[in-house]
Amino acid sequence: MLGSKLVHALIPSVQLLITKELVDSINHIFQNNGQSDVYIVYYYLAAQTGLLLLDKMITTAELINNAKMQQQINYEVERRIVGKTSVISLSYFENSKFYDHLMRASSGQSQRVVEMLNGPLSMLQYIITFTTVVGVLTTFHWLAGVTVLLLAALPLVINAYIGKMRYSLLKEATPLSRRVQYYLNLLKGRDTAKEIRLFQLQDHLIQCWKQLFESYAKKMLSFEIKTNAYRFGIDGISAILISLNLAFIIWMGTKQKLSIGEYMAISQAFMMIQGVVLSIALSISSLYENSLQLRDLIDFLEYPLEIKPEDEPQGTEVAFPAMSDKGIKVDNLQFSYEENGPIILDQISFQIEPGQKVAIVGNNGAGKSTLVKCLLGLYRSYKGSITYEDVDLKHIPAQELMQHISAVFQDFAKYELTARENIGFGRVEHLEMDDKMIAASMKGDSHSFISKLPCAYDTNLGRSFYGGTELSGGQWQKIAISRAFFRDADIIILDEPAASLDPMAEANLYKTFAELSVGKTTIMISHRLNSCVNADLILVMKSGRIIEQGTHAELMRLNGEYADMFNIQAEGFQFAAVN
Ligand SMILES: Nc1ncnc2c1ncn2[C@@H]1O[C@H](COP(=O)(O)OP(=O)(O)OP(=O)(O)O)[C@@H](O)[C@H]1O
Repeated sequence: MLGSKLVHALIPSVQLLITKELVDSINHIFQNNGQSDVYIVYYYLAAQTGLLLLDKMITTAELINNAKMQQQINYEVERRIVGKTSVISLSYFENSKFYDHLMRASSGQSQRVVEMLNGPLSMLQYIITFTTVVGVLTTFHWLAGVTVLLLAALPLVINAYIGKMRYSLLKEATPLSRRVQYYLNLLKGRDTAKEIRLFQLQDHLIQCWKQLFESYAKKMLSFEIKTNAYRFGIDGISAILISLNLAFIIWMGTKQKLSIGEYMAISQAFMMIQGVVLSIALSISSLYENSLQLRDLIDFLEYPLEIKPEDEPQGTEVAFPAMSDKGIKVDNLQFSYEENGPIILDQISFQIEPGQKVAIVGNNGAGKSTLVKCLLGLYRSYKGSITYEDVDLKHIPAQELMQHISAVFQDFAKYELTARENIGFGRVEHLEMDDKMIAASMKGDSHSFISKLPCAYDTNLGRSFYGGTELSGGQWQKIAISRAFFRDADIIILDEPAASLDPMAEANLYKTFAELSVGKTTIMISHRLNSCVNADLILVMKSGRIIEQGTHAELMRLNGEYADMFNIQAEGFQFAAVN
């Protein structure tokens, strides 16, 4: 690499010397009416062609090498970014600045790394070319050398300044460009296509996108105008300097102080040097700009995995304990999604004994899902304590905890991959175990429809890719429940598992769930209170607090909020049955 750069660097100055000799020898032949040795002209011509070919060969090899390097770096950069985003605390995803940073860290970084790696070598190449060309020029006339130095200085300074400006602009414009992209995704997305048509949102969204796009484009355009005006200024000054110099050199020629070959070589050198200076200037500005932007990538990769509040106890990591005696204990839990943000959970205390079936009920926004996410250790910046068999959750590493807990979230993931992968992701190391897979799908009530799909468990689900089969909302939910069963964990959490299920499937789910979860601790969030009557413990939540807890019978006797909610739902059924 270094060798090829050095050879590449020397080619222009050798070309100049050859040009001079070639032109002078042609001139000599003309002046002697063809009486001189012609072969020398062919010799120089061949040398010049050879140099040109060598130049192209090196350029081609460098381009291929760069493409290869870029692929490898692209892979490495993306691997590191997704390696980070997939393990980093969920709390980061609540923060829009995190997304801005993620976008800056991801976009075009592999290209930058390649440029940063190539940059110093390319710079060395340009500097050698520049120095040798100036050296050759000075041997023709000192003034030519001085002009070239002047030609170089200005663009270098201006381009470094432009690099800095571009970085500041990109940083400032990232939130805006993300918003522009967001509207585009809404307008192009499959998930939003139905509603956009239903509510006739096209014009409104296009208008919003247009406004943001225009304001973004305006910012970018004003930057381009400014930078191109600077560049135009530099080019103008360079052109004037070159013309003055050429005029001077012509004048020297008339005084017989320069040969025609030297004149040609100097003219060629000016053109050449403009290119070299521009390359040096661009290298400096891109090295500077890239170093600033790569800082974003480095900072991103250095994010700590958890956002730890100062009062969080530091301690050694502990393995997940066997759930035999104390179970799960929550003591005076308080939680906000954002620092100094609204308190979402407050004064939450309860205990779940091993093997108990727990139901969490309450109105929308009461904090049920948030409580479950805290129990899962997905958010750890809470106050108070959560312990598993007296072991503080904050001391149990996330991966260790997840090995023992299975969950179906309200907004469960729909992987547009095969049915096997959708279920097998519950415990990916058992992905190929057909017996386990079928057993889990039977428990989740998905086996009957999966076995009728075109390629059964190997059918691609969803419509994003060719050959995929779309499922109904309830079928997707059954797949998610099967995934949870496939995990075969000690603790199972279901967040509104029956939301998309038909009444038969719902009744079936509760029955199967009760049978299959014997000996396991289960926590189920539900708005359908008839599904909670057999729970060992019902937690009733309101505005982030637990306002009642006990069994169905105890809560009915209490005649409080739970009893009211239950009676209203029961009345609804009776009313419907009578009418
Ligand atoms: N990621 C989040 N960032 C900030 N606030 C959130 C986030 N998720 C939920 N909240 C807020 O926390 C509160 C409780 O939400 P949560 O989803 O826990 O309620 P829920 O009882 O499960 O409601 P539902 O019955 O509607 O599912 C709500 O006010 C909601 O706005």
